[in-house]
Amino acid sequence: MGTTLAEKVWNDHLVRKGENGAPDLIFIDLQLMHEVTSPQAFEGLRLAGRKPRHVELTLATTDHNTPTVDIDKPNPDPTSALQLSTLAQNCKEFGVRLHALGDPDQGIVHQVGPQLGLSQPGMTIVCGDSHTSTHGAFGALAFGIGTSEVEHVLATQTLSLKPFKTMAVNVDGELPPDVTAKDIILAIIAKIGTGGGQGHVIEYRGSAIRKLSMEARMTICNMSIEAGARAGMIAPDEVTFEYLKGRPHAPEGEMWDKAVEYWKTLKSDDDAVFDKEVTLEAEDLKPFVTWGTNPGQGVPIDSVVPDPESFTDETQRAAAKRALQYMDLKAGQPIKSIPVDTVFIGSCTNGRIEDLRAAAAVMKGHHKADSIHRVLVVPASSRVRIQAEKEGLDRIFKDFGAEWRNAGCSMCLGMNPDKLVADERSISTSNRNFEGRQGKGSRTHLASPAVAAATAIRGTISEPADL
Ligand SMILES: CC(C)[C@H](C(=O)O)[C@@H](O)C(=O)O
Ligand code: SF4
Repeated sequence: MGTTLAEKVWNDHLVRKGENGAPDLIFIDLQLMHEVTSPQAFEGLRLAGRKPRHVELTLATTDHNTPTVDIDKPNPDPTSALQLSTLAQNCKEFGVRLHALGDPDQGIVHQVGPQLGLSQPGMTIVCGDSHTSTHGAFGALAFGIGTSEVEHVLATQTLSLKPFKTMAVNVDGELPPDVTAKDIILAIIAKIGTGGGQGHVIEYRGSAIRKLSMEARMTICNMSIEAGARAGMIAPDEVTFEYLKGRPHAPEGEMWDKAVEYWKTLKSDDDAVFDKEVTLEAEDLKPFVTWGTNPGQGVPIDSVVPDPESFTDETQRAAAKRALQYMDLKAGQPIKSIPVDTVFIGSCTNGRIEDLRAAAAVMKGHHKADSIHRVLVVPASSRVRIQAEKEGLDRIFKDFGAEWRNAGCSMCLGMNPDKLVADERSISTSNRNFEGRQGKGSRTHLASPAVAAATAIRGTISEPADL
């Protein structure tokens, strides 16, 4: 029996195989850090009098608590200011490379790794952040870890873990126009549920996946965690190599050729068996929007808010009832009749240059609807911001009536000043629509950048075809 991609990467990193059901010890090639989940890890190291084992395999950036306006002024929020200064002090003390606010390489950690060429095929990558699965788009085994594990990796560059189960999600065929990576992943989660991938590494396969750009692949792998999976992966191919070539940390010359030779071996064998397998036909997909309070509560944009009674599963029925109440929606209401207040385009799911281009292409020549309170466009990193400005996208956003911000997690979660007020409704290109995620009492509809932009024009949930 052959091995899957995830198993190959795991086996290549085995320091010690666990015997009699004991966990394996695996080597970690790259640890990424941000201000939220690192303080106790550094503190633990300090208390134990230890130093990072491989500081050169560690990189920190600031993203969650960073403001996206007035970044040259003192941070008005004392909690955020403390988080950011603590990271800076810790990085200085332990010699960790940090890209802090104001640095052109600052940005959301899951954008910074790939754009620097640090996230590479076949690597093991960790971060104290659930969306570390993003880096799996490169064929890396990348997953979120807890703070005590962050400390363990800092101290030893290894992790003690039981192997993950494997799951294949096949998406075959041609995507209809205006259907994007975000719609694919929302459709997958709606199909398998928020627990569908639990304990598994999902490998996304099939002709529709192979046709996606690296940025789109990152969007898909990013949300693996919303299906409960430990990680998401896509086998590296020419698209991956093309993205990496010439990036600051990509191998060069002979090393590049050697690396590509190895990377080409990173795919599941034809006779590999996955613990679970699911298939979707790309032709059947539509732009997807969530109506509820978890990322699995999504439907095609041209359908209606489902009736909780239509769920046969008791837990799902109860969850849907509660979600409709929280979201202030009625069963049977057309999705396209829902008016929104705020539009958020950004996050580690959809804040990359291709996402901003997609939003700008829809917005160009239009203005936001009067009923829309605000449209926030937040690049995932400072480099993305610089690139967007080079292409004149910032002008399009400003002419549209949107706010063009600095890089960070922003309105993806309420850890910085970019928040919704209670009962405010957003359409958001981020990845979580939990109760209160974008601020206390906030209501979130997840969608693609194109759908978010079309909604900003019409004021009600819309797709580009409606314009
Ligand atoms: C703050 C951090 C630990 C958290 C995560 O793990 O994902 C955040 O990034 C999120 O998206 O909710
Ligand atoms: S953008 Fe959102 S999902 Fe991504 S790391 Fe930041 S808070 Fe988490």
